[in-house]
Order: sequence, then C-alpha cells, then structure tokens
Amino acid sequence: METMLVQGCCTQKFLVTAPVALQRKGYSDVGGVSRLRKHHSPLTGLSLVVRPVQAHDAKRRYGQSSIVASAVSTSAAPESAPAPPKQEADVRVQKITDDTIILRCCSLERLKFEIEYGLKRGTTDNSYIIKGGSQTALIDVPDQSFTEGFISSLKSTIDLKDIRYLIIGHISPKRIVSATALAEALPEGARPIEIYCSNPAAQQLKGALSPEILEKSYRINIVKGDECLDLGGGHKLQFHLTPTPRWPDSLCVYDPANQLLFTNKLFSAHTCRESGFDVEGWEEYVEDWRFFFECMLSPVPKQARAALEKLPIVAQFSVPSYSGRQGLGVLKADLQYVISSVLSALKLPIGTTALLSSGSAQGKDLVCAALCPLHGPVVRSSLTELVREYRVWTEKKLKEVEEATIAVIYASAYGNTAALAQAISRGITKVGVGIESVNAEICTGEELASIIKSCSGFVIGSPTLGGHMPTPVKDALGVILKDTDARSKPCGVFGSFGWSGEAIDEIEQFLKDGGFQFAFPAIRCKFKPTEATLQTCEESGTDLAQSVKKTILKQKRATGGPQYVVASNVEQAVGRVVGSLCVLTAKVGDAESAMLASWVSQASFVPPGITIAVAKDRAVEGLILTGSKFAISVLGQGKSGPVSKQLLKPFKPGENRLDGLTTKQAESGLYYLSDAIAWLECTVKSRIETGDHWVLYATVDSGKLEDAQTLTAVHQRKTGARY
Ligand SMILES: Cc1cc2nc3c(=O)[nH]c(=O)nc-3n(C[C@H](O)[C@H](O)[C@H](O)COP(=O)(O)O)c2cc1C
Repeated sequence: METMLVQGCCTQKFLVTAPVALQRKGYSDVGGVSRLRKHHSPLTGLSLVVRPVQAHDAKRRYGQSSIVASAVSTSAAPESAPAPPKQEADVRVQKITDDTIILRCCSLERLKFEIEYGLKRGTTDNSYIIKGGSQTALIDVPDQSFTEGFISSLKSTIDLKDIRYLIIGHISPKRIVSATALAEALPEGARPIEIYCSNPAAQQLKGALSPEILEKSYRINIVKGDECLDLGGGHKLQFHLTPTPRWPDSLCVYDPANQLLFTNKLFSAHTCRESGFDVEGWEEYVEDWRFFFECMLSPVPKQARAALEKLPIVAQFSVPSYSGRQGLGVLKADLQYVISSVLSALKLPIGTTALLSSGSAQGKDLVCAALCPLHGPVVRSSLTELVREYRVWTEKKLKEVEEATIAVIYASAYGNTAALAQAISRGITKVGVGIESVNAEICTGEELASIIKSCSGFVIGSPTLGGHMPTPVKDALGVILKDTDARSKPCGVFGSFGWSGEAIDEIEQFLKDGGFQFAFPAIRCKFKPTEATLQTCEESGTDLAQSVKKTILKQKRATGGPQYVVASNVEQAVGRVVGSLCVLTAKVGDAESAMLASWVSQASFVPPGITIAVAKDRAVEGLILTGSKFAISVLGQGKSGPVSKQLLKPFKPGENRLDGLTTKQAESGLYYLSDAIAWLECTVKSRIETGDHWVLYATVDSGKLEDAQTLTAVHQRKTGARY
C-alpha cells in the first residue's frame, strides 16, 4: 500500500487547549503534549516554538497544565503553501427592517482553502441585531479573521451593554475568538449576556471560554426543542434545531414580527457583492447557492431534508424591484411576484414535494419576507426559487442515496480533517453516488454499524492528537473491523496531522491487517489542505465512487439487468457529430489537471468564444468553475496518438497527467502542449448542466496558430454512446 504525503500550509499557530476542550468533545485520550517540545519538521522547514504557559494561567484558562505552540517558518515558505488571506477590516452595517440590522463582515478574497470557497468570489460572515420592544439580541459572531472590525462596528451600532441575548446558530474555535472579544469589550458593570444555543454549541463554549468569562460575561442556555424567546414588540423568536454531521450545533431562528428566518448555514453562499440583498436576482446568485449546496449539503441529504421539514417556509409576497432589469427580466419578476402572492395567499409552502407534507400544518408555517443566512446575501427577491430548488436538489441527492452510498466517517477537532472529508465527498457526488456523512463524535456505535452494513464503500479520516487517533475514531474503527462483510467493500483512509501523523498509519494498518481493500492511497495532509490536497481528495473520492458504480453495474448485469447492446439508430446517428480533438489544461494555485477533449466547438464570433463539454466526474471539473481560466491545445491530424495514449491511461489521485509530454507555459501560468497546432487561453463565463456533462461557455482571451499546414485532428466515432 502506497502512502501519499500531501503537504499543507507552512505557518500555523495553534493553542494547545485540547486537554480540556477536546476531552469534552470525547477526545479523552489526547495527551502526549510533551512531544510538542521536541518537534522540528525538516519536511517543511518548520520549527515548533513551544512555550509553556505560566502554570497558573494555564490552569485558569484550560483547567490543567497546558502549552502554547506556534509553528513558525524558519526558511522560505514552500511554493505550494497558500498565502494567508489578507483581511481588510470591512464590516458593512445595513438595515434589513426598522429594527433589524445586518453586520456583514466582507472578504473579497478566498477566505479558506476549503472546497466550498472554490468559486473564489469572497464571502461574507453575517451577524444580525434585533432590537425588540424590551430587549436586544445579537445573532452569531464571525470568524476570527473579522473579530476586530466586527467589535468596533458593533460598538458604533449599539451600546454593548444593551445586548441582552446572544443567539449562536453555529460555533467553531475561530468564532469563539470573537465571542471572547465581545465579552472582553463589555463595559464594566454590564450584566451578563444570555447565550441561547444548541447543546453541542454549549459544550464547545463551555470547553473553550475561560472560567472568568463564563462567570462574569455569559450565561449559557441550551435550546432543547422548538422554544421561544420574547424580545417584546412582537419579536417572539422561535428556535429550530437543524443539526447535520458537519454542523451538529446548527440552530435557526424565526422572527414573526418581521417575518425573517435566520437560517445559519442553510441558504448560504460564499460571495461578496455590494448589496447585502440578492437584488441582482436569481440568475446572478444561483450558481453560488447551488455550489454551496453541492459542497456542504449534498453529502447530507437526509439531514438537509429533516431541516427543510422543520422549516415549512411560506413566501410572503413582496413587490418586485425592477432596478437593472429590462425586457424579459421585468416579465419574469412580475411572474415571480404573482406566484409568490398566490402561494402566500393560499398559505401554501413553496414547492409541492412530499418533503413538505409533514411539519407544515396550518399555524406552524414560517411566513418569510426574507431568509437571513450566515454567509452571502439576504434572500428576498429569489426566496421562492431558492427554497423550491433546495428541495429539488435535496430530492435528487436522496435518490442517489437509495441507489448506493459511500460512508464518509471522520472526526475533526479544528476542521482540517473535516475539510478533507468535504472534498472527498464532492468527488463522490460528482459520480452520482450517495453519501452517508458520519461525524464519529456524535454517531452511536449502533447507528454506525447499520450504516456500514448498508453502504457500498467507506472512507475514514482522523486527525492525529497526542500521537494517536482520538477515541471517537478508535470506536468507529472498532465497529468497522467487527463487520466481516465490510472487508469486501472498497475503502480509503485520510487525515490531517501536525508533525507525526500516527493516526493515519494506525487506521491504515488495522484495515490492512483486517484484509480490507483500499480504493486509493492514504491521504496524509499536514495541517490545512492546499488546493492540490483538495484536488487529490476529490479525485480519490471519484475513484472510489467509480469503483462502487462499476461493481453495482456488474451485479445488475449478473442478475439480468441491462446488458451491452449494439448501438441504437439514434446513437449511431449522434456518433456522426464530431468536434475538434484538443487537450484542456487547468491550474488553480498548486492544483493542476488536464483532459483529452473532443467535444469542443466555436460558440461566438464576438467575443471569440467556445463551448466544451466536460463529464461531471472528470478530475479537472473542479478547476474549471465559472470565472476560472484554462488552456486549449488544438491537436493536429496525425499528431494526436502519443498525447491521446498518455491522457487516456488511468491516473492515481494527484498524479501529473502531462508527465512525459512537452509543454510550454503561457504568461498566465497555464501550460499548453508544445506540438499543438494552435493554442487558446480561455475564461469560463458560464456552465450549463446537461445530463452527465457540464457544457462550459468560455471566451478566448489570447491564442496563437503555431502550425498553419496541419489540419485539426477529429475523433471519428461509431456511436454517440461513447467518446
Ligand atoms: C492537543 C494536540 C495534540 C496534537 N498531537 C499531535 C501529534 O501527536 N502528532 C501530530 O502529527 N499532530 C498532532 N497535533 C496536530 C493536529 O493533528 C493538527 O492540528 C491537525 O490539523 C488537526 O486536524 P483537525 O483540524 O481535523 O482536528 C496535535 C494538535 C493538538 C491540538
């Protein structure tokens, strides 16, 4: 079994707070802190500067002796390391209604190297203030990248001592930094803020906030069901717990006074535009919403459905705004207005799928004028479409789960292993195989045993903490090893580590000894993933899902399912449609990929544009999202043989596909083939979903004819059922 070493970010600071905080999360065997003192990693040129915290300080903050460790680069950063995101303190304050304000912490850059930021349109981290008749509530605090700007904007918007309640829809170690800063900014003599949050969020807060802050500044109230919190003036806030494996703490809030639903991660998008609202309309945002859904919710369709059932949203009609719209746009806005008015008048929830039947009893409907998510715009003009499409997307994913599932099992203390799991999941969903996402911290042994029994393959991921895998992963592995049938199911191992990475080796060894079949080499990621790491994860997920699909197809054929048949008339006819034979190359950060493409055609004169069809499960697909650049090398007749041979062979995840081919680099950094008869550099303008392919429309930014004598190679086919 080969093991890949995937190198991550070279500078990471972390506070070793684990002894208390992680134990509360079930990481009871975290220890080995003394190992930190010795560490020097020759691999990245990193040295760990390990500084013992003053004993009394450590005890005060973490309840037992602790150390603070920071990894500092002692040599130049390796080229593959991503630059840390630069943050301007840009917090925009905007009124949503007379008494509700949004604080949008804006970043125009890709904030994190996690797949959900792949469209690179920046993001916003939203907090909301509701000024009720008698009390004021703050909903959510942002990521630590925004802490300073957030606190100063909050101070200039309201008097901090007026904040009576802090409602936490989602918490993470990075948001706890902002919660701590808020507590520290409270004026002397201010009464403690009452926090309302789910049980998992409460456990995190109690484990990470200092005893002084817990004593002086906050009182934690755990929301158990669908309780209410009265702010006066009709603002009788209703809580709705909507947990998923990635966000077990997720809590949504409905304010009937303004008909606003605070949806946390649901209906979020990573994009940062001028307005805080979706004023530009559905077409402008659909790709952002869909991409966020694909990355974050399609791996958990059952939980997404449960959340949607708990939130029977009814659109409150609103008069359409025509700013910036003309012709058809105005007609569409009018139509949308009529539809939402009818739905609203009839008190019908949006969409009519089976998903809605339970939970949407009269009187329980959440009549919404707008959805207020944690990231991206407040959804007002596209509310009807977005809610309906969420249900359609969820149903589609549920159908895939019925056919076959791959269990993605992991635990993650700081989010790095979770980011790998998310990327693997995307690779799996690209093939159309369902996912059962399992957070080992919250899944019981019985639940996991039944998931393992019914899945067609699995991956298991773990951080290394104190030289081992944490207890929840160990328990999960025990369940897997016990199931003798699971040995015939393809599997994979992954994990993030700091310097030694024993957890990944241990899991791999246990599975190897148990006779399990690995679908891809173990993925070992040092701290945070880079784009190349994410690409490797995605490709690994795709490989695993393809092998599961092949097995299922074989089984179906063996039991009298669809057999190979001679191409039909239609297929033979379609096979006569040909395109130019080209090589597409793409590069995003340290991730690169290439594919042989024969479905390439010119699509516009002005600007010069082309279309290219890319199969959904193609490795390069994640690098050619809207806005990305790619190169096309047009192959010449009689010259395409070696190139086709190289690019059509099977590749391991992360393997260099252009190995052995001579390339040149354009000014943009993109590679093209040296013996291409022409090359083009293009920008993806839009993507259309067409069954099993994405059709990209791209404009051509530059290009050159290199060989005027040779004609373009064309791939002749016998059937349109294959390339
Ligand atoms: C308390 C603690 C102990 C750790 N022990 C180890 C260790 O023994 N070996 C190692 O390679 N990394 C160790 N690490 C580093 C983590 O594995 C690393 O931060 C990893 O990215 C965490 O993954 P996660 O974000 O999925 O939790 C430790 C980190 C903490 C906080």
